[in-house]
Amino acid sequence: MQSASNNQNSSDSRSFDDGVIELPNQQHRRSVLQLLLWISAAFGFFFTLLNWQSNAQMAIVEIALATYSLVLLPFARNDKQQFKVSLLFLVPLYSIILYVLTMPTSTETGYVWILVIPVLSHLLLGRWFGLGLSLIFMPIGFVLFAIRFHDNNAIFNVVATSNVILAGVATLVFSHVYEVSRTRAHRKLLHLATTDSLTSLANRTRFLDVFERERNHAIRNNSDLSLLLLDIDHFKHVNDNHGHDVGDEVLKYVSATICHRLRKTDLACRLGGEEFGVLLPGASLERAISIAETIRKNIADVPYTRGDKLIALSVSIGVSEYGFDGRDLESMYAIADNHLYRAKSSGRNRIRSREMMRNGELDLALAD
Ligand SMILES: Nc1nc2c(ncn2[C@@H]2O[C@H](COP(=O)(O)OP(=O)(O)OP(=O)(O)O)[C@@H](O)[C@H]2O)c(=O)[nH]1
Repeated sequence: MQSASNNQNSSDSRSFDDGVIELPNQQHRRSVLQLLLWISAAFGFFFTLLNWQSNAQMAIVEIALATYSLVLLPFARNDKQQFKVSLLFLVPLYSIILYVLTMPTSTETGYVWILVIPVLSHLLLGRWFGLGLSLIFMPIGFVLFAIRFHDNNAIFNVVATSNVILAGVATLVFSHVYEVSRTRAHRKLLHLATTDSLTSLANRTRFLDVFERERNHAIRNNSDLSLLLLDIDHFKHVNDNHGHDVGDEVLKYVSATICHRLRKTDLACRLGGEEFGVLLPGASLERAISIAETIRKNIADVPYTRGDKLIALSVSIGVSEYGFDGRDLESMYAIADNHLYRAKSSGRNRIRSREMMRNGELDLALAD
């Protein structure tokens, strides 16, 4: 027999693959990348015109950068390629900035472009890769600046050099700190928006997102996908007899017990009140029924305990399978809900599915 208290917190530590959480972050960076490519193309063509007469070498570099930015633009629309395209954009851009600094016609104002390196790197590559790329290109920029102007006392003196280095370090530190706090705040916000605050399970919004992703995966790989719909039996009595606070604790306990048996790729969600959904990627109907039976048995076998108080619990479960029972969440939910209703009306503490109806309304609970 499992200990009830052992299970109480396990739902908190469970984490589903964060692909869904990461997506908005990638979308944000993709938008920044697209904007930068447009700006780079526009500025490139503008400076080409400006330098055409006076500095043909510079004009060629600028028109090449502008054209290259336009070539990258279609690839930047793909979220999955965002990191690769960012690197393909930033490395040549920084190399050009450094090359321009070494030109005999360059002035000390060209240095300000080195300050752009940490900002762009962090915006497009995130905190660690952004920091890494900045730490490669910024020191090279400082060295080239020193080589270029070392014999010019008006520019290369202690005050001016300290300003150059301090401004560079400050921009690097602020870009990094900003990106770290932005990423943390973004993750926290997404977590709050996609998690049920009482049970720490996924909420309905996240469930919909993950279902779409798993459905696409099932179609691509011709794999199974099943859905469990669980509802605590006579939960109103728990609230009425023991109070709403105990009711909340029972909800947490049931959540933890549901998660106890699941794999990392399965997703449990609180759909509302005392109703839960469990998405089982890769699970056939047979396997889903077996998982549902384990959950049902665990909850029925181990009453919720609080001090000397014992509260016997049970759940009814409806099961549906992708393909046979529908090809979208709405249909799968409707079928599972129908089975759940039948499980309730035929006595509760049992599982219902298409398979069981075919086998003459076999009832797993009765087989106990
Ligand atoms: N403690 C607590 N109770 C909740 C919460 N959300 C919904 N409930 C209660 O859950 C109960 C659901 O009651 P019913 O829909 O009648 O269902 P039931 O008593 O479980 O009966 P069956 O589902 O028919 O077995 C209601 O009393 C709600 O107030 C919550 O977040 N916390």
